[in-house]
Amino acid sequence: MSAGVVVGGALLDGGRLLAARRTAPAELAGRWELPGGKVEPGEAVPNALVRELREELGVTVRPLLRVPGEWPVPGGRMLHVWTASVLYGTPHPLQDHDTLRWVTPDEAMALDWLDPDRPAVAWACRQLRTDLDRVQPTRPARPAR
Ligand SMILES: Nc1nc2c([nH]c(=O)n2[C@H]2C[C@H](O)[C@@H](COP(=O)(O)OP(=O)(O)OP(=O)(O)O)O2)c(=O)[nH]1
Repeated sequence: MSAGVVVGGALLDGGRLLAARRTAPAELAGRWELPGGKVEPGEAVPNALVRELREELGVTVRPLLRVPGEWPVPGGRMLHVWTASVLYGTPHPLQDHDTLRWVTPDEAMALDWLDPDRPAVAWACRQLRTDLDRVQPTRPARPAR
């Protein structure tokens, strides 16, 4: 079911997450969120994410994985979050945001996120840390004498 859903995109690239600072409404302005928006009736959630990020950031994204869980947002809708990667373009704050920032997991955890986003951001940061661990070069074994 996608009625009553707001989708947020956890865009991941090179060990970083894209954070977007909202400009409206006044009570949310200045706080950080995952870019996205309301899913239209009958629309699949990943398709809504692709549409919203094209409008808001000017990029084409590939949705990857749904972050487990859903969280209530103002207005009675539920926030769903998908990780995604940028297929085409460079994100710009075209609509709804005054700035974008690619952040490391540590930087992400220090931002003032909208409350419903916090569990999904923490999940995405754990994914990023795990991926980083996987690509860390292992120390070469000391050659035997
Ligand atoms: N886009 C987005 N909205 C979020 C997040 N977290 C959160 O609580 N919200 C809330 C803020 C709003 O109350 C609501 C989504 O509204 P929106 O203004 O982003 O939706 P939209 O782009 O479709 O906007 P509109 O058509 O109503 O102008 O969900 C998030 O990470 N991303």
